[in-house]
Amino acid sequence: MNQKYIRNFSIIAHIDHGKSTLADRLLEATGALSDREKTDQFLDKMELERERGITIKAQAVRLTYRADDGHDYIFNLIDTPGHVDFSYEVSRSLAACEGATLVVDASQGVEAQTLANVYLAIDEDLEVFPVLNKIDLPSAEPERVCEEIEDIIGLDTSDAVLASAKEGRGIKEFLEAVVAKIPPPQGDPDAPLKALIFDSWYDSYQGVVSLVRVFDGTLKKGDRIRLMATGSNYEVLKVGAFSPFPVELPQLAAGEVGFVIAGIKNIQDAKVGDTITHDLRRAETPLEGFQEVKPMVFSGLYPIDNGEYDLLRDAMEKLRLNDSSFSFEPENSMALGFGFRCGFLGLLHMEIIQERLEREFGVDLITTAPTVVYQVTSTKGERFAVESANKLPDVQYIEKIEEPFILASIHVPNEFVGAVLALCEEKRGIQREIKYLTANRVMVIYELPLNEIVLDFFDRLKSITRGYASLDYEALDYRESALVRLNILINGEPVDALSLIVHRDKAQYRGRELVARMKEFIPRQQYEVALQAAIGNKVIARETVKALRKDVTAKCYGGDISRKRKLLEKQKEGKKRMKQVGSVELPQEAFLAILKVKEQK
Ligand SMILES: Nc1nc2c(ncn2[C@@H]2O[C@H](COP(=O)(O)OP(=O)(O)OP(=O)(O)O)[C@@H](O)[C@H]2O)c(=O)[nH]1
Repeated sequence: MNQKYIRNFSIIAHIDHGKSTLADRLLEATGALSDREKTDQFLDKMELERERGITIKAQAVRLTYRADDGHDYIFNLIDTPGHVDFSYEVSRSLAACEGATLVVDASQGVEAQTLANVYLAIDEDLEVFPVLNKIDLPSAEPERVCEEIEDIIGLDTSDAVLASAKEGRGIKEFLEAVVAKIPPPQGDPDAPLKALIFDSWYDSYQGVVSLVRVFDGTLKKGDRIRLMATGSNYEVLKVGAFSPFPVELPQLAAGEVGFVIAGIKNIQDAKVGDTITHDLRRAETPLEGFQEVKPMVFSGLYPIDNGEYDLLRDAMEKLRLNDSSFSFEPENSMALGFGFRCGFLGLLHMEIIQERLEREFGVDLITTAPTVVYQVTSTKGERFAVESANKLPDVQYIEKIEEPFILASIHVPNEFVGAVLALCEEKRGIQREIKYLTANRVMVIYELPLNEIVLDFFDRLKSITRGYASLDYEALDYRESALVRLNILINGEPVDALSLIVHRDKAQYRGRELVARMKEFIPRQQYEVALQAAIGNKVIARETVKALRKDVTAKCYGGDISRKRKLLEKQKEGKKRMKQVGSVELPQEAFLAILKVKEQK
């Protein structure tokens, strides 16, 4: 394949601006999909993805397009996930491309979430060109939106493509713009092999399937390959491309994008960002940008019904096959029984896994408040990691506790800078830099404790900037902090699954607010329930859930049988996310109440 006729690109768009519709049109226009297959949005497979509007797995589709110049071009359209938790995966997918198109809804304009990915693309030196979609809408304002794109991002919009994915307008112009604006790949097909893995998943028939972009060299069936980060060796069983259904190809040469199957059993061995080379003729250095992804956020997942423990474990094993950034190990809690301590990339990743466990595998769960990994040094001088508040030793055995810090880059329009600074300060941030990028665009850089980010930083940032801020972060280091364990007691008994690690200066306030919040979530019981927050043995806050005055349900029983059944069914529904802890039934909300605690003003 002559590289001159290859274009590797990705579509960057805010949720709902029409990326999937547009991608479908491209598939149609290039004859990749038959009428029967058109019915479903092909690029957006998982039901969950559609509902949440998030593309979780990057995918690559190969299209053939006969351009106006009479040549047949191969387009590799690479799909990227769109959330800060997955920014490493996004950066690797973008690294596989020479260009990207930024799709903006002409009736909405540039939106925050899009920006993080556009900046990633610009950082990867991609050629980015704008497409205004939904120009069929009466409320479309292409001129205003073009101005916005120029002001905020600094992209030239003089020949932006105007499209309506819905009506199929502008598709031809889009395809021609890809040919004209996105540079062809370069690379030497005879040099030692360097192929970038930008996505991997587990297929029960084929084992691990990896999507790769070949930068140098040529990859063929039967080749003995070496994964440079792990040092493992495999024989290539198949190479091919999705167009959009899988097609086997004789080879993938420099500049091409496709899949590799090499009998890899474990996706840990085909990490995103790793470089594939030949075992005998090795590349000297791997491609840049590989990172070991580590879970940043941990939380306990417990089945509501203890009988579902095995079901939950099996479900988690299945999910882990396909998601190397999700980890779990058994844990048990006095309050919740047997469950698992799970590690996630971030809060969104956590929510996605929870939802999949409940929806696809039918396990009802209780989730405990998310926490980060602390490094604790004991008075005996041992240093160890703690990712759960109830594993924190008692104060007298602790020499020091260190917590992870991140470097956060927040892009925000001018008018919100004050509010963002105030938020970062409140979250114990240390200001690094404020950069004025364009007339209306500012980048605020802060060092922040990750522990403050996992609680509610992102939601707060969105609400104070009306959704206009974008957040991107990377891990920095560990720093000593004055951290304490906040225990929650119910009727005098500490409930391990509710304890938290918080900063000493915030402990008082958080304790008070937390029990006040929990009180709202705990239904009244037959007797009084005391909720207390304590640091060590010192109680710092107390609330009481009053007893029910009389048994209001009693009179319903014994009556008409269908009414009784209905009532029982209702109860069952209501109970779904409740867990008996000692003598009290706690709803899921009580375990996550900390996420709802308002900040001290
Ligand atoms: N009027 C109009 N509606 C459009 C157009 N393109 C897409 N839509 C509609 O906009 C909505 C979102 O489109 P999608 O293609 O699902 O958007 P997306 O960006 O892929 O969204 P996610 O998959 O959720 O990230 C759908 O209801 C589409 O029918 C267009 O050109 N004009």
